[in-house]
Amino acid sequence: MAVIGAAGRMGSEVCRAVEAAADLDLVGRFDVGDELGDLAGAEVAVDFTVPDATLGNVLHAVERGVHVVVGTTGWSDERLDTVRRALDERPGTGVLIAPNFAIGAVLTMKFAAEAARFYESVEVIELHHPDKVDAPSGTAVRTAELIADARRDAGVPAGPDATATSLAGARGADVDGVPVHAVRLRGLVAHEEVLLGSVGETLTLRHDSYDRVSFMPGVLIGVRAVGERPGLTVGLEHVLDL
Ligand SMILES: NC(=O)C1=CN([C@@H]2O[C@H](COP(=O)(O)OP(=O)(O)OC[C@H]3O[C@@H](n4cnc5c(N)ncnc54)[C@H](O)[C@@H]3O)[C@@H](O)[C@H]2O)C=CC1
Ligand SMILES: O=C(O)C1=N[C@H](C(=O)O)C[C@H](O)C1
Repeated sequence: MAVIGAAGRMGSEVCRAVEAAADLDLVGRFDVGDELGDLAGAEVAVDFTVPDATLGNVLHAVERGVHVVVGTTGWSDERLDTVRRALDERPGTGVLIAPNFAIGAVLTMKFAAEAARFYESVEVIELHHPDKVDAPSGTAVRTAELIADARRDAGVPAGPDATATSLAGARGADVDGVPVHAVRLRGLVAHEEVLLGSVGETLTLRHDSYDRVSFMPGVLIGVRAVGERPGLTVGLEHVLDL
């Protein structure tokens, strides 16, 4: 196993988790400025870096037949297609990209998509530490996309909203028709709320990661599974058979 972004908040936690796992060997730690080379001979690389670097790192690994587990956010359809094309040239290689490896966050996305068609209104609030460089979070974007897909499939119209005047940003970002609000606050780690409402009732789904160890069981599940899943998998839910 090799970790790219090994000096970062997530990368260092992944190094600790791999070192504590009896069935995994940490053979390489890479961070900004390091030559990836043959990734120290690793069979699997884990990438927790930055949106601008992750595609290049994934392509570097795939071209060498190294499986990759990616937690870095900022993936567009176009970038995912670039990975698919690279994998076509390396049919035995697997890449798993997941916006969130915390089991509860994966379940929250699933539950939100289940509930979305039953409510008139739905909005997403994500809350993170203030050192996070992207907003809204990859998890919130994915949650909103899954909600929007479910509502489209069920023919649910856009949520009611009489706002006629507002300050820029007051109603959040529009992700596929779902308002997404981002909070940055010292003391937080990674949190998400999905608010669903109809006349006379609301349903709130909330997930809290209080510590980055919360992502490690999911990362290790991904590391152990990725070699058996050639091609591109987007979302840990597929590995968990959800
Ligand atoms: N999927 C998930 O479960 C989670 C995803 N994330 C995402 O993971 C990413 C990293 O988050 P953090 O660890 O908090 O950030 P961080 O800023 O603490 O760590 C990023 C690390 O990547 C390094 N880096 C930057 N460019 C690089 C390059 N070209 N090659 C190698 N290393 C490079 C930096 O020097 C730094 O050490 C973010 O996109 C974040 O949103 C964070 C937590 C959970
Ligand atoms: O940067 C973070 O911290 C996190 N990033 C991911 C995201 O953008 O969804 C996952 C989690 O929310 C923590």
